[in-house]
Amino acid sequence: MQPFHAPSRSAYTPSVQDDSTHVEKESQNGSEFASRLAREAADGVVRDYEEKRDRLDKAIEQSEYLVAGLKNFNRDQWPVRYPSLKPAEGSSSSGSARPTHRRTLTYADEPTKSVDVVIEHTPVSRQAVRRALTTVNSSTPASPSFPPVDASTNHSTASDDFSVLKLDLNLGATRHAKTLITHLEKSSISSLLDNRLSASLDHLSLLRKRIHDAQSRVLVTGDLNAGKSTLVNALLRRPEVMPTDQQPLTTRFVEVVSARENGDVEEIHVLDQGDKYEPSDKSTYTVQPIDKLEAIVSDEESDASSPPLRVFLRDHSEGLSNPSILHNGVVDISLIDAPGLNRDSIITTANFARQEEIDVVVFVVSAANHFTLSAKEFIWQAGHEKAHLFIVVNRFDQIKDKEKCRRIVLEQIKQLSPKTYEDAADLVHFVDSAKVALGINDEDGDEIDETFSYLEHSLRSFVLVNRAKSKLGPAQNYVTHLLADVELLASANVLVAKQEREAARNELSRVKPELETLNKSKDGLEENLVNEEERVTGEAASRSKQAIQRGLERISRGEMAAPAPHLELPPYPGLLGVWDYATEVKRVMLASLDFVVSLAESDARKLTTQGVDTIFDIGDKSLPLDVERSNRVFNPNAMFSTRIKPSRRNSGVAQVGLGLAKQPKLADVNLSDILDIQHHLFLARSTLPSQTPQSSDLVSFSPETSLGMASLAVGAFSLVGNKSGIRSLVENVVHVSELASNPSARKWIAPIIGVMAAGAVAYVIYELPRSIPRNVGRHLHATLSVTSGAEESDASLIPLPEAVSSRISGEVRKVMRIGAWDLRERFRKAVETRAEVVKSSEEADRKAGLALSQFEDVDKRIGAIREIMADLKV
Ligand SMILES: Nc1nc2c(ncn2[C@@H]2O[C@H](COP(=O)(O)OP(=O)(O)OP(=O)(O)O)[C@@H](O)[C@H]2O)c(=O)[nH]1
Repeated sequence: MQPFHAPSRSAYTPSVQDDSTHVEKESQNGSEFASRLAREAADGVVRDYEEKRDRLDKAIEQSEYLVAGLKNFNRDQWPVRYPSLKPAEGSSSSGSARPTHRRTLTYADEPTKSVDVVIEHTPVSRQAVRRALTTVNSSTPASPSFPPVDASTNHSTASDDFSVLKLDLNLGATRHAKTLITHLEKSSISSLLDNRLSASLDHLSLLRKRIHDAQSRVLVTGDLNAGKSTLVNALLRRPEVMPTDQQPLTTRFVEVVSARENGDVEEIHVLDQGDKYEPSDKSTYTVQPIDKLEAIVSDEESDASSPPLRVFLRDHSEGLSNPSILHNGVVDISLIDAPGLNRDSIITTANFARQEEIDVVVFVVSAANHFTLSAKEFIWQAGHEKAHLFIVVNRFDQIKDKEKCRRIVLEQIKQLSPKTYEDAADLVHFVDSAKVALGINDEDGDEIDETFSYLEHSLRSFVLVNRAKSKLGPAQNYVTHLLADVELLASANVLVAKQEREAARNELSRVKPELETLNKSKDGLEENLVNEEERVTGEAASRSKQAIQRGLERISRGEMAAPAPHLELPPYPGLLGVWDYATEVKRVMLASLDFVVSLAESDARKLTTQGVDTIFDIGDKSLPLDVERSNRVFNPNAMFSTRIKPSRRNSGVAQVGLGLAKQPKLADVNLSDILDIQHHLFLARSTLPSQTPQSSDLVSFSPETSLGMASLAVGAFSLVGNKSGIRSLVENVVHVSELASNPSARKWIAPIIGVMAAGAVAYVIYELPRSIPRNVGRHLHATLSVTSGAEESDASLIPLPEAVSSRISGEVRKVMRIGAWDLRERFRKAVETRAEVVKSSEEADRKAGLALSQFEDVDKRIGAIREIMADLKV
């Protein structure tokens, strides 16, 4: 078809021949056969329409399920990523005229990360093109060898973009919105998408309503002052209805409807709220007389966002050979006069908002101005839904070079709306509406200008006969674009899901074995740590106990517990200083014992150091390489350094065996430290043969008897020589006492005994420097073998070796436990982190799998919907 040819009555489509006008004409000729044929043909058109409508209805219903499913999935399971495709570098450079299939894919929430993909455009029906993305792998040849895009399938990069699900569908702010979006988070993008999907669902439900709606709504829109109101008047055959002026006038939408819908009463309904209008409910609108229309539409207070007006008009064209388009007798048509587009951006937006309820867009353009920027924007956007527009180039009478004007305007239409251009002969009209509108009431008013008459005929055909195209077409177009968008979303998200699944699985194959190994080695580690703690603590306990015991034994022999630097037994000061001597001996002995304790502590430090090193070794072997090792440095000198004051809780255990020399109770000297009579008697008696069972009772023995005195001396003697010597001496004494009963011996025994006693005393005095340390040591040994020597506390009842060993081993255990605790914590954290990684990776794997099957399902559903719409030649 030529883009433009001289007007002819063949009208918009061949099926127009079957329309009511034709039927009417044939009936008038009285040809019943022709009439029947025409009726059958009309029925065919209706059947065809209904069949297509039902298929489309099903496709819309399925699309609603598809979008709702995607919306829920996006909200509950997987934040759907929003892709953006750009020509890959080098694939569509300025040098190369045609772009290749290679693109750079980025996601709105992560604009800096990109991946090279190949986009496949496969035509699946007359309108629909399947878009599928695959990632470029290393084996993919370089871009220049990619097949160039077939221009006939319109594979420009524009087709890579979203149309109905575009998140930045904000006219005039496109670029700004894009930069804004790049700064949004994944969740924000997903919620923007959620809004878009909700809007799409609303739109789909409106589309469904519309395809079942018997009324066809025609929106007359275009630039300011282009002559929209004049055209509406001309079409209505009512020059006075819509106010016209040289200056911008119409401020709000005016829908002109047949008065038959209002009980044949002409009036205006001023709607309170556009979406709440209910003709039977008078509270939703205010009634105004028709002659108030000019005042209302030109009211400066109102604007395009004000609720629309509904104007009910009676048919004034009865009897005219060209009846008004409103009264065609088949389908109810309403005309909507819109405010000029380029008044402000609100109007453009408002015009778009009305898109979903209108069936046909009549775009009025002033022949003098051609298409302005706002007109281009509108047509471009409207094209997403309405591939065909009805374009009226008005004020053509004022153009001198009409051919040039036609050429320029058609060229612009070719760019803006290719489908309209294809049918330009029927869809693009160059007219003078004013002449028609003004000439209505003239004498020959029913004789409409032929060009305008052709416009009307085409418009009527476009609306009525091509109802499928005007009513179903936008719905089909919308669904087609929606499917393409959902497909692009799904395709891009499949790539994301695959990537995420791969990443999750890689992570799992790395971390899961690590976790298993850690879990397996957990018991072994625990055992090693406990064993090491027990070993070191036990060894420290037994070694310290032995050391103290050895020290005490030495002390009991009158020696120092251990040779200690700067410590030695004092020199004997003489008989008069025995008391001080005993005190000093005791102090030195206790200090040497303190020294032994400190040696035991040092030994425990060494043992602990080895133990801590072993724990570090165990840690090194059992912790994974990436786990940070303990940065604790063990300082053995810090052990035993805090001398905690005894509290009720530790009952002095912490201080056991410390500072023995400073314990007044221990340091005090008493007489028995100097002369241990009881000890010597005990020794003496233990050497005598037992007289009676009680003879060993030290308490009942009285030292005041003479025998007792003798025994004292013998006891003193017994301090020297060996046991057999003592025994013979004692036997001698017994022998002497036996002599006493002999009268001949009695006269010389007394002096002998006197000499012996004096000798014994002299001997005892002589032996004091050696016997005092022994006495002191023996007493200390005896005391510290049953008590720890600590201040009054529970611990004081424990023998010193046990008490010291328990204190030292307690401290060692504490240190070992800290080291083991640190390792256990690191181990636990290592297990925990890995378990978390495993859990989150498994979850990511599950979600990615879910996403993959969801998007696979989306793909299948898209295929099924396309199948329903296949060959739906609307
Ligand atoms: N010569 C000539 N004048 C026209 C034609 N169409 C409209 N006019 C005049 O242009 C002026 C504006 O026409 P309107 O119909 O008010 O234009 P509009 O597009 O409805 O204006 P707004 O609603 O304000 O945007 C009026 O004075 C009309 O008489 C035409 O085809 N030829």
